[in-house]
Amino acid sequence: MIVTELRLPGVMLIEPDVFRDPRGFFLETFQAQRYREAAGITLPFVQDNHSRSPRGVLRGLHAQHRYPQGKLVRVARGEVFDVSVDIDPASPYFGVWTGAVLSDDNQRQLWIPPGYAHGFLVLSDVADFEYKCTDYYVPDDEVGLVWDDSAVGIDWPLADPVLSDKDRAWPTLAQIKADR
Ligand SMILES: Cc1cn([C@H]2C[C@H](O)[C@@H](COP(=O)(O)OP(=O)(O)O[C@H]3O[C@@H](C)C(=O)[C@@H](O)[C@H]3O)O2)c(=O)[nH]c1=O
Repeated sequence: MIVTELRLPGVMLIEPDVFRDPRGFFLETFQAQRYREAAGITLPFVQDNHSRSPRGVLRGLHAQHRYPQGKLVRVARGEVFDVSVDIDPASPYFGVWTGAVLSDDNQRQLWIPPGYAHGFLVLSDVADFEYKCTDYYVPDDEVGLVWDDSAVGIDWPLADPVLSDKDRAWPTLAQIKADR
């Protein structure tokens, strides 16, 4: 397993060992001891999620404020561009983003520590997106950042993604800073 820290502290790109043979492939998508030692994931997971989306859907950018969730994310089918952003006005990394392409071909995962905003854009016909979370979903606690804030400048590979009404309405970085 290869683990690389991306430019946001604690955001880890994880490339698990994939065992391929004439039947297909096998990999361990989580193993507590190894992921603790290699990727620094010490918090227990309490919720697993699975979403399916067609090409061009962008989900995000989401976080929870009082109950931040660490997320171990992967793509079971298809391909996505996955992004994390620091939305803490008190952080020296406020407004910094990082991203990676995750797919069922490369079998990469991302560990996104609690606190960062997270989202992804579907690059394949369909994407099955699976992730483990270190805290429960608390809808009233949800906060977000609008996907196309020019002050953040995320290099999304698509200009006109399909968004939910909720995701169209998230604040910009400047609004987040003013509201805190
Ligand atoms: C996230 C979530 C949603 N839901 C419900 C609420 C709603 O009716 C429906 C769809 O919710 P959303 O539109 O928020 O789903 P979605 O946009 O897929 O939300 C997810 O986006 C990615 C980027 C993340 O990082 C996740 O943490 C989560 O916020 O599913 C749950 O029951 N539990 C959950 O944990």
